[in-house]
Amino acid sequence: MFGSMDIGVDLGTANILIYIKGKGIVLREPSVVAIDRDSNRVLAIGEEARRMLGRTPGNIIAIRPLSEGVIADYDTTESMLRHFIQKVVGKKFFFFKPRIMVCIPSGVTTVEKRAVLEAAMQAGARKTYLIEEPLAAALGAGLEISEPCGAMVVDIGGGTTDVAVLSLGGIVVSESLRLGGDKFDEALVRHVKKEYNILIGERTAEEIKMTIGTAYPSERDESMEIRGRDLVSGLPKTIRITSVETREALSEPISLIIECVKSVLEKTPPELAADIVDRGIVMTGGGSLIHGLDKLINHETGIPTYLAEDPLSCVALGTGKALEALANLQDSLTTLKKGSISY
Ligand SMILES: Nc1ncnc2c1ncn2[C@@H]1O[C@H](COP(=O)(O)OP(=O)(O)OP(=O)(O)O)[C@@H](O)[C@H]1O
Repeated sequence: MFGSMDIGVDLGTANILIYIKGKGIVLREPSVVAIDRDSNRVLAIGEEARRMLGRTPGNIIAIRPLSEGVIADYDTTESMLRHFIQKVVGKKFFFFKPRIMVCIPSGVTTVEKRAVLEAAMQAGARKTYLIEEPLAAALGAGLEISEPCGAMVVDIGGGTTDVAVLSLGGIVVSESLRLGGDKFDEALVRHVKKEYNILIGERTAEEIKMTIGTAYPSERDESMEIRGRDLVSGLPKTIRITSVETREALSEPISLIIECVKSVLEKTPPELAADIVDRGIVMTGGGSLIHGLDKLINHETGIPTYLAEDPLSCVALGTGKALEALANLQDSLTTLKKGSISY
């Protein structure tokens, strides 16, 4: 139809990405909103609000409306979603209402799903669909999932981890943890506090993780200087932290992810398990970028493990691919209930 527009949204705990059919990923911003507590007014959304995290005066709060994969603050989630959709669609939006495919964190309840659907409709969607995170991640990673052949995806986001085996376009076995890259940061904050009596902020912890962090023994041997507040003197202090320390600090959340992968493999029907041994495990999501995790999963399971080409973009690209599949399957999809997608 003339002027019709298809939009895919990865509504993530850490980041929100928007994909427009024919243009690719057009928006990539942190899922953070800054609010004036006195007037309840939204002051900033996205990157600008992220810079305020941990640095706001008393009356301003910078929040992540989706935390640990659930919608912690519905109104703010809705404002954020509407703001970004309108930002990418611009004025055309008033004339051509888009179809929107939203990927939501897997821990979201039915009530929250409805809330997201309504938020997208409020934002001006003509029709809204929800897609499950492992399915979008697998599509975006380019995995062939429409064949009767098993594929395994491990998607580690900011707040959630999804491990799933897919075949014939659907999820055969899956498990989800309310744990992701953010828990790695928290583990690093705890480690520095316990070992050095120094308090560091979550942005410093994230920097440590990305710069020198590792999940695999003796794979990385680097160090970096970090600053925090000495809990004894109350004064700022600089210390040096090493990769070896990060591995120890991260061992708890990482081992929970490994257990989850093993548990899904145990529940996988044998024929599909054999396919996975041949095709390997594919990792998506920003959390999977932690150094050495692919090697560790390979070591623990004996199955070759790969990082997808652009792990941070897989889910958003997957929503786009799902929209393209919608176009091809228009007739059969008219029978689908609004707000659901199945293959
Ligand atoms: N190079 C890197 N090394 C380690 N971690 C990284 C790297 N880059 C990003 N991350 C982490 O990836 C996480 C964000 O990933 P992503 O954007 O895929 O999450 P999300 O989709 O918003 O979350 P969810 O899937 O839980 O809703 C953050 O915890 C971030 O710190």
